[in-house]
Amino acid sequence: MKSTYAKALQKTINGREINKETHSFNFDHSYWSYNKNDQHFISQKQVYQELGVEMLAHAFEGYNVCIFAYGQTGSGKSYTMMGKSNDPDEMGIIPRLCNDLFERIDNNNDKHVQYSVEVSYMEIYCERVKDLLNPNSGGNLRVREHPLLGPYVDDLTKMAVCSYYDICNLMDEGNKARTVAATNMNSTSSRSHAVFTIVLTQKRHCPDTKLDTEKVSKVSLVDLAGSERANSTGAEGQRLKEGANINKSLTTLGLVISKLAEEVSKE
Ligand SMILES: Nc1ncnc2c1ncn2[C@@H]1O[C@H](COP(=O)(O)OP(=O)(O)OP(=O)(O)O)[C@@H](O)[C@H]1O
Repeated sequence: MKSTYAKALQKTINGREINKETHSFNFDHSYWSYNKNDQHFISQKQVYQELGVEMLAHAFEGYNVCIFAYGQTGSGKSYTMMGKSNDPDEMGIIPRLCNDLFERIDNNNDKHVQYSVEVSYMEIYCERVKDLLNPNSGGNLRVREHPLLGPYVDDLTKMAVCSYYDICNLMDEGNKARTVAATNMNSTSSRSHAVFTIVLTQKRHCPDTKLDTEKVSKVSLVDLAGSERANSTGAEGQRLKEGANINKSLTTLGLVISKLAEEVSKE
């Protein structure tokens, strides 16, 4: 169920009124994590428990799942998705989900089921796809369409991983290759959309029929670049070009999502 939030923006900065308009927003839920001492404060762990745990459960059931962070620059998307790797309390959804994934695999007692995990990590920067696990491969991989499996990126590196530690190493390497720059709104602003994909394969052997079956699910974890106003970010030159590409692709994504939502509501 959706709730509507309306607020008259009558804030003042140095005594100057900045906006008197009333804005309305539709959303399913909102989290607040501004002041750790406030009773409404929601931690990284709680966000993961409410959004990530269910997604991981669906992935083990064999569904493809996707979580993406969409919003204004500086609003906390990268923090929510990745967080701070050096502080366990501040870890974001992606490392927590990877940790739980291997914990579940390690605790598997069913000797007829075998798991394998592969990951890929790419960024879309100024409409070009770059492989973050092989940044020297050039920054313009081709997106193709498979008749059964749908869109895929040609030649994107897929690495087999056996532990949470393996994934962390790959994530760290990929994050170092990601395009980040300082703007007036965020000192470490993501200038690209990053897509971290986990492919989970479950092979099951049925001792009665002697048949092997395979269940493959894809978990897509997406940290989008933030929408921005050139006036607020102070973007010029390359930063301005990046900002224009970011806004264009986010507008297109917004249109796709609203069309999909329209189709669902017609059913
Ligand atoms: N819940 C939070 N608690 C503490 N710090 C936060 C929180 N959310 C965001 N921050 C901090 O705010 C700053 C901006 O966050 P972040 O880089 O995640 O924004 P973003 O939405 O990804 O921005 P951009 O679209 O420009 O990449 C960072 O310094 C981050 O550490």
